[in-house]
Amino acid sequence: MNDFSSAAAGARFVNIGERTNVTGSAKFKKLILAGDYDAAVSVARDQVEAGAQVIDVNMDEALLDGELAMATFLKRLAAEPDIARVPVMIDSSKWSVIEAGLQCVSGKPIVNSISLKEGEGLFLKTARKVRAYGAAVVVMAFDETGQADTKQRKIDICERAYKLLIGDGFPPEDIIFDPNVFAVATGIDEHRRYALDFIEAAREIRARCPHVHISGGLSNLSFSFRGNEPVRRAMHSVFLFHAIPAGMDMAIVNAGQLDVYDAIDPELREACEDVILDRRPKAGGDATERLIALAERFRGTDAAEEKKAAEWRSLPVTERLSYALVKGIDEHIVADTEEARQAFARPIEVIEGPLMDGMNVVGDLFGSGKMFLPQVVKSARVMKRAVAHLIPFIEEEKEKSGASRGKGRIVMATVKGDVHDIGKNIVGVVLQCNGFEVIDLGVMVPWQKILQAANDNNADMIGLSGLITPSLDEMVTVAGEMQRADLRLPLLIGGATTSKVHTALRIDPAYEGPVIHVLDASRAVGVASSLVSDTQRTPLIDTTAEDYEKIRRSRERSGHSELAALPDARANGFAYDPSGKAPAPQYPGLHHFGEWPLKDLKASIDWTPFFRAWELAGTYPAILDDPVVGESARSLFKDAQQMLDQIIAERWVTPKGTVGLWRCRREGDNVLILAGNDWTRVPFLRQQVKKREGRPNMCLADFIDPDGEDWIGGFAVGIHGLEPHLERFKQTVDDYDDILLKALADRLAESFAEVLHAHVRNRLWDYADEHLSNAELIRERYQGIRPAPGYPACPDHSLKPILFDMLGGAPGEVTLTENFAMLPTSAVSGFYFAHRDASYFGVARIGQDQLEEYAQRREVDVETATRWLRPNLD
Ligand SMILES: C[S@@+](CC[C@H](N)C(=O)[O-])C[C@H]1O[C@@H](n2cnc3c(N)ncnc32)[C@H](O)[C@@H]1O
Repeated sequence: MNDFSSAAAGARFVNIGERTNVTGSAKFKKLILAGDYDAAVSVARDQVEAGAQVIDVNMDEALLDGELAMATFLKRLAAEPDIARVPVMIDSSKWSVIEAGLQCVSGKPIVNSISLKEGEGLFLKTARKVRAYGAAVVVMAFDETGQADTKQRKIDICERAYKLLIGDGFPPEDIIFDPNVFAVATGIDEHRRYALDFIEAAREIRARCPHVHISGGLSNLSFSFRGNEPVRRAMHSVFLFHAIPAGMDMAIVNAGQLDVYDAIDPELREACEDVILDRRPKAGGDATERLIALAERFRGTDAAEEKKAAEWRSLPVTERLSYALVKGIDEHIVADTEEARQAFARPIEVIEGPLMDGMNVVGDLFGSGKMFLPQVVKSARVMKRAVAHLIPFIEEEKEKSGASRGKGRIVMATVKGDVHDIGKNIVGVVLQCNGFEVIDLGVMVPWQKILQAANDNNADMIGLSGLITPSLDEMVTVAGEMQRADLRLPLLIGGATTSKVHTALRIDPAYEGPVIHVLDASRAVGVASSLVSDTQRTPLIDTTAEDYEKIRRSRERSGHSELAALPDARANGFAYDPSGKAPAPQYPGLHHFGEWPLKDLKASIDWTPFFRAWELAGTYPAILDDPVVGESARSLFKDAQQMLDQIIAERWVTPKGTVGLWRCRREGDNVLILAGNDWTRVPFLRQQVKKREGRPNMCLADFIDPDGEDWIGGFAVGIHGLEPHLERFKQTVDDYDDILLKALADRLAESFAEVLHAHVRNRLWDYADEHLSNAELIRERYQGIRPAPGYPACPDHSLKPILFDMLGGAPGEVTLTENFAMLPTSAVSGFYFAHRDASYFGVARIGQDQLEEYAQRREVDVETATRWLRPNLD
């Protein structure tokens, strides 16, 4: 997803790697001047692995041919899939260098920067060029009279630039203002308010200029403390701690160089805060002197690891309960709860007193970004166990606490045809921790059951979740049915393929009640709490409705990129190169694997997506040392290793898979496949968005020989046997282990797909002679691809039944739901293409001509094809 919009939409805060900048990094400059692009690329990789979500590239050096260096470096980055997935910020003071860069990147880049320095005419002219490339832009707070150094100038210049850009049709969400971070603690009195001015201006700019982003380079801030890394890190963290809530949502910063706010030595933290917030002006403005004096003590000494003695067992019982909840320790929880029950007059008081107090601490820490999901789920497990112990006593008193509706009652479901529930379960747990009553209807829930449950339980809101694209349509159906039933309760939308834009364009118009897209679990609590609050409900509903209306209007206004007519797109197809063709397979036909050895799958697990499932941002293994989420990631990883070892040793699950290798022929954009005795037609889709000169309109069929016989493959794998274990976790009220097992099963399925693909390349088809390291295997550094139905190169999920039939029906014992989700949930399927040039791409938007032709090729009516291809249609 080398796309700025997705990076910005997916995160509350985006950090921009700064080391690939010749003006800021002596090391990088030396490498580029020496032409050592291999080493320069690894600087970029280190940034990505350290958690950078965008990388800033700058080649402004007098001794360099800037255009050539920018183009060469960006092309090298584009060839590295692990780096190319993050967007690039093309940074130069020269437009020619920026343009050279824009011509080498795919996805949506960011131009850094433009400003009003040379007047409005040039400003708008450059902005139009940026827009023509579909890029986002950094606008520096700089005008004809110079750089903005006061709060008011920052605000005025940004607002002026905003009005000019918006008036000219520039999308506001593609504008990133940089209101200039200047050095503080310089000893010069006029500099004292610099950081505070930035923070206050950010807040005002966000209010006056809807939808923009705010960024800034942090290294300037701490310039006075060059050479004193601990103090610089602390200053940056403290600054972000205050600037992010004010609206700063991006920063150029060395991601590996931030400290956790709470872990900074309190004295140092306070001194940094005094400087940044200019908090001691009355005392003669002595904040700087105090920080300088203190700084010497920290020079060279990294903030000491906080080691709190584990003497909590000797605390009074109420504090022990609270401690156990916050730390997620469930070892003594039943004994402690029992001790508390005996100490209190009534059992319900234990819940309402110490247990709720502890959960409130958890909720606050999570809400303020100081605690992360895995810990919250662990805390919830402790809470649930304590409550489970108390319930019989409460019932004895005939005061069913289960009937309490808490803060509010929410009915949640994964929609019909979809089986994925990790995200939904996490949201459910987090809401429960925050005092909501959650009625979870599980997966594959038809709209009738959802409406019924909402009605029966007098729910305050409904939450829908889904992972695959057909679920988006299902959500529109639920919204439509809620409308028909005249309901008005809020509808919350979440899950991996859902988006604010889809919610605004398709779901919101189907239902007159409030519809709110909830980006991730960390936002769910805020949204749900506002919806049950007397004062916050209406503002939230109104601003969301306005926001969605704006999205709809801007969609109407903004023209889509132009589409080529289908014959023209075909004429511009990817040129097949016969020299890259793979030989015929050694072992054609079907191959079934009834129980692939589990221990083979452990080493090739790709752990990064595992952390993502728990909403921990970063790349494995760097994430384990991440200054913000590292501690949480390490603890989660330890638990995961333990469970994985047990899964393998006790054979909890069984990986089953099927591979097919078949003769095929190309027929336009179809591939005719001889599976068994019958020829099956598999139609693929072709890109139709008009391309720049020299770029083809791709279709998977382009990787098949147009002039003779060729070969293609298919596969499906599934991880079976989770049910008894999930049932066990249900009995022991263990959401944490439930989610952990499901997330691990997903990892095993992906790893199995990888290992099986290697077996195909090196044994069954035998076109490769590979010696790849595990890391290279995970990065898919081999010849051939395995595109999966529902993914960008073949977005139609309904190809799965065709693929599964060719594989003999229920390959790897995997079956399909009516909306083509695979069962068991941890399953992977796809086609194998072996040509040397085969690569992944996205079909993106297609035209009516291709839709109608595709319907004919699939022998279905256009309405059905429209339903299948909805995400690719206007
Ligand atoms: C989703 S990741 C899964 C592998 C990752 N290592 C993991 O463990 O989660 C990569 C897979 O997604 C599929 N994929 C990625 N991009 C695709 C595209 N543009 N079109 C079709 N399939 C794609 C391919 O099956 C590819 O092997």
